[in-house]
Amino acid sequence: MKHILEIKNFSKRYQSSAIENISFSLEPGYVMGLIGPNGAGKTTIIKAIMNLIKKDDGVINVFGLDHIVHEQVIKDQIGFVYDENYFYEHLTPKQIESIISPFYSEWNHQLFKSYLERFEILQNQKIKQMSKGMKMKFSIAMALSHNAKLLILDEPTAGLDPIVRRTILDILREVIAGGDRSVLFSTHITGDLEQIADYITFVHQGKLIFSKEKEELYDQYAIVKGEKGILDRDIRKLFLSVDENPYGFEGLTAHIDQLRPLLDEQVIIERPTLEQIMVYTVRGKCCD
Ligand SMILES: Nc1ncnc2c1ncn2[C@@H]1O[C@H](COP(=O)(O)OP(=O)(O)OP(=O)(O)O)[C@@H](O)[C@H]1O
Repeated sequence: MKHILEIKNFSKRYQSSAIENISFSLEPGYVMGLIGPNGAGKTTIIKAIMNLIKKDDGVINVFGLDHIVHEQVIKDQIGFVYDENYFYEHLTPKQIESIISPFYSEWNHQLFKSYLERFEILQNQKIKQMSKGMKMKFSIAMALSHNAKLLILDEPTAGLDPIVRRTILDILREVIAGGDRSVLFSTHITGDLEQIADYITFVHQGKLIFSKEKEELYDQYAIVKGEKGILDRDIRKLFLSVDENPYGFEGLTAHIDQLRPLLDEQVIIERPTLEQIMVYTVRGKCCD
């Protein structure tokens, strides 16, 4: 199996918006970050993979199998973490384990217990008595305890403190270290992805902007800072968007090789962060 996940020309149309023609794939042993501003379509893509909503077009294969025809086999090997707690609030981890574990062919009680211990979650504490971070860690423990080959996490670190976030990222690193498992990780917190993602898929207004290796993005894009005087019309065209202030400008370009010879030596060229790539690209699209 080459791809753990393969999405080809996926489309979902709602009454007043649409997610159109999304294609990307994920190989074993990697973390894919799914980024985009609010309403971009990230959750819709994840729900479609999980067959929680009906797609209008396209092909979605998980472990090389159609996600609807082979839904049961596939879900047995997916660990799914949704951005909101979807377990019964009045139950305890122990009770939830006894209800959910029979649905998985490879449920590992010892592993589940060891995650709870590592996350400092009590087996007999009701979910409703847990903090947001504890609920998220509990969801992750559930997702990791049945030998899932694909972990799908929708905003797993949103609203969590840096210590909990770091624990979650460390665990995800352990998950992929074996080389046969992969993670699809949707988030606004692009700093987390700087740390662990190998690939980035960027959606905006229901469209795919790119799906690329993270390192390739750092080669392709650059942040340029300098004095406003050098920004003539031709130079502006080579930026995705530019931020100007009384002292100068900062812009994102995907054409640094063309720009370099045109620019004064006064400019500073820096490697962009994922957040800068996202923000400047979205701004550029809004103001075309
Ligand atoms: N059930 C629905 N009915 C109608 N429109 C919907 C429905 N679910 C999502 N949408 C629309 O689809 C678009 C994409 O929404 P989606 O929740 O997938 O975005 P998102 O990238 O996950 O956003 P966020 O980061 O805010 O969670 C939005 O315009 C949203 O309003």
